[in-house]
Amino acid sequence: MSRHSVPRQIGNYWLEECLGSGYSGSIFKAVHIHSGTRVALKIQDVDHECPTNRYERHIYPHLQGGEGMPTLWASGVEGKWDYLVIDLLGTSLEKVHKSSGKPSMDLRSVCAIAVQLIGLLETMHNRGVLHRDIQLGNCVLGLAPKHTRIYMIDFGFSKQYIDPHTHRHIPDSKEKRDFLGNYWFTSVNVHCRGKVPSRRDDLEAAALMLIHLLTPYGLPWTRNGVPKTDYAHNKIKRAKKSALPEDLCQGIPQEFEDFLRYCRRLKFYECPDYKQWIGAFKDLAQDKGFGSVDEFIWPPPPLPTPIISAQARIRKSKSPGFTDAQIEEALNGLANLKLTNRPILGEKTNIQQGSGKSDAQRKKAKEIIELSSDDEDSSGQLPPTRMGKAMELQRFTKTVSNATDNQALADVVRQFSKFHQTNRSRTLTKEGFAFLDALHRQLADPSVYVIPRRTSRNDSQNSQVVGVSDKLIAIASLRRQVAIVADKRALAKMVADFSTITSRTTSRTITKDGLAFLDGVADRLQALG
Ligand SMILES: Nc1ncnc2c1ncn2[C@@H]1O[C@H](COP(=O)(O)OP(=O)(O)OP(=O)(O)O)[C@@H](O)[C@H]1O
Repeated sequence: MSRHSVPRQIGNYWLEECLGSGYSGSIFKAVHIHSGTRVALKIQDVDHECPTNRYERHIYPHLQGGEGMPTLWASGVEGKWDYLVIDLLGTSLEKVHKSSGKPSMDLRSVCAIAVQLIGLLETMHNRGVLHRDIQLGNCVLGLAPKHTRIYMIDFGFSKQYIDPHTHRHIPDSKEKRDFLGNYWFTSVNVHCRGKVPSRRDDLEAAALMLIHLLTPYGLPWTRNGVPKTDYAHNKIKRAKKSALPEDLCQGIPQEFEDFLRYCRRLKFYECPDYKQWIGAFKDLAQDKGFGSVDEFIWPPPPLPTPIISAQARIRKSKSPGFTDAQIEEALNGLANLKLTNRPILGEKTNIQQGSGKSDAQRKKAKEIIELSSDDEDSSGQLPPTRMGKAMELQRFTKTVSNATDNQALADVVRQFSKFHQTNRSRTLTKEGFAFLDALHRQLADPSVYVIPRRTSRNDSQNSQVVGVSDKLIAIASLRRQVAIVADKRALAKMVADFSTITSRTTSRTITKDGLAFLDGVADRLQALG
């Protein structure tokens, strides 16, 4: 579509420069002739073989007001032009990535994209809409002051997956369909197996897009450009289908491989756990020292200096939000925990009392304790943002250790579960594992030595790492079984299993089933009286 074939005015808008063109139309910057408001105007020939504007105008109303969803200001047909008027936005992630000139994008930026993109899909899916064409060109930044916000555009392939009449999910089908989406990121099921797209496929496309950004020169099948022949297209499909998550994700953080696996194991009708993955990528960013990744900041800000002196750390921890009294209370809490005479799981004195552990096992237990560093920097100080969480969890641990009846234990387990439900991060931290250890000790025989289940991130990279899907299955099974356990010993074992499984996944997030399991423990304790 050449600029000259397009009229100067459409509806109440003057057209200015062209912002971008796709297969089916073009987008222009435009100005409202009366108000002077600047917008983006998407036009398409009414007779175009792929009349995406016609579909898009029915999708926009479902998305209005959602965070990261552009506003549709006007739409219509004028002469041979079908047009949509939407918010004027900034540059696309595709252009951002290309303009950096680097073979891959930095991890902080990709974590920020992950957090916002999964949130955008949650918003769309909650409103009954699938995007079905997730790609870098369809994610654009807002204009200042919204320039750190990612917006979703191009709903030409979108579809309502909840039938507006029956309010039911669209049906699956065995019949093979023509592929719809894009060559690079459309899921294996939709692209290579001709399956009906559902929520899982939008999420898998997002996962592939994130992995692409982190991979030097991108995913292997994107490197020869858009296929021009069927042969070249089939080659892409074969490469995509045969690529295992572990091969695609070599050299990048485990979370991305886990996320891709998770997407691929979702069932056609299944609702993804968006919050869990948003939490996992936020936690990854925290662990790497990037701080908050709620905003996409481009160009990437310089990374914080990793080593901060102990004194500077203390000054930092006195930042607004934590008074001297609160810090003192946290330190006292720690001291009190150590003062107790009762044998504590994993305490070194406990080992000698007859655990029968070998020197090597003792050394290992010591390493585990020393390597556990969810929240600490090299100076051993808690960052201020985690201080509140740590203090609260230490308070729960103290309550568990002092509890004298099942009712009191049930109450504190419920509080622990509620706390994680409402906390920004559902990651089980070192203090969280300490709580589970204390609970286990109360439920089982206190004289039995058990290695603490908290492990460091490095430790979790070993062969015992549990994949996210295996974790989900195991925790779901615990959740079901907890309702029928007969005694406290059996409950103790389940708490230990829960702790072990969680510690062996890289994200260590408490899932919805995990929270339900904890509530189940509380219910059983109450029932056991
Ligand atoms: N609201 C907007 N504000 C600013 N730029 C935009 C806006 N919408 C789209 N663009 C730019 O135009 C490009 C094409 O937009 P869009 O994907 O909606 O068009 P399309 O014709 O459906 O493209 P395709 O056929 O490639 O899917 C985008 O990548 C983006 O760079």
